Amino acid sequence: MTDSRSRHRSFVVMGVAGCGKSSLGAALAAALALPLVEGDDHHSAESRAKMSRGIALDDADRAGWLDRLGAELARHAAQDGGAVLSCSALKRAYRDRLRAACPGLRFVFLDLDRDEALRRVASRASHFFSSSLVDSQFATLERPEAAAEPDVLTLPATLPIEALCAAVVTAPVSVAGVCR
Ligand SMILES: Nc1ncnc2c1ncn2[C@@H]1O[C@H](COP(=O)(O)OP(=O)(O)OP(=O)(O)O)[C@@H](O)[C@H]1O
Ligand SMILES: O=C(O)[C@H](O)[C@@H](O)[C@H](O)[C@H](O)CO
Repeated sequence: MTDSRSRHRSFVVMGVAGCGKSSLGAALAAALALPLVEGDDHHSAESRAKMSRGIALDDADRAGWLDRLGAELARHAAQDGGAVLSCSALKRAYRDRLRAACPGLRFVFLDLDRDEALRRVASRASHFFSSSLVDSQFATLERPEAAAEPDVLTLPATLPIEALCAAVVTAPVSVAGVCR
């Protein structure tokens, strides 16, 4: 486990399905020359099958997945100086689980409204995630409030990827706030 935030740069790009966490995660990893961890790649086969059948994951489905992601973050923090993880991290408890595995973790919350999330998810015909699950993502989401959670940068998910990436790269290390 790494406990000195000054020795690693570890980010989670989070939010509901379709918010752009995979797109921004990839851009940020490239910009910072950090490894990219795609959260969806670490879901169990059962969880992926569930989601493609239109059944939302629950806390039990996500527990092992979050532990695997936390272990990946800790490993990259120690070996590579950090990483960028794209991960829904919808609940505060999920984010705290990742923070416990990798102290000093920074979160980027891509804030998107329901209609735009639905539009984006429905337009990806081949993706495993069923668009019928978009409402459950919003029902599960506990928005990270900057005053209550450390190291969260909230950005409007409708900005161009380049602008989002620049906002993260130039944000102060201890940033906790909302950019508009
Ligand atoms: N900032 C953006 N502006 C406009 N479109 C975007 C933006 N970010 C992502 N998109 C588009 O939205 C769709 C979803 O993007 P992406 O797969 O990165 O989101 P995601 O949050 O990882 O979704 P999921 O978790 O469901 O895989 C894609 O078609 C992508 O091109
Ligand atoms: O916690 C969850 O419900 C999942 O991680 C989802 O958010 C999806 O896997 C993702 O958004 C689709 O790509």
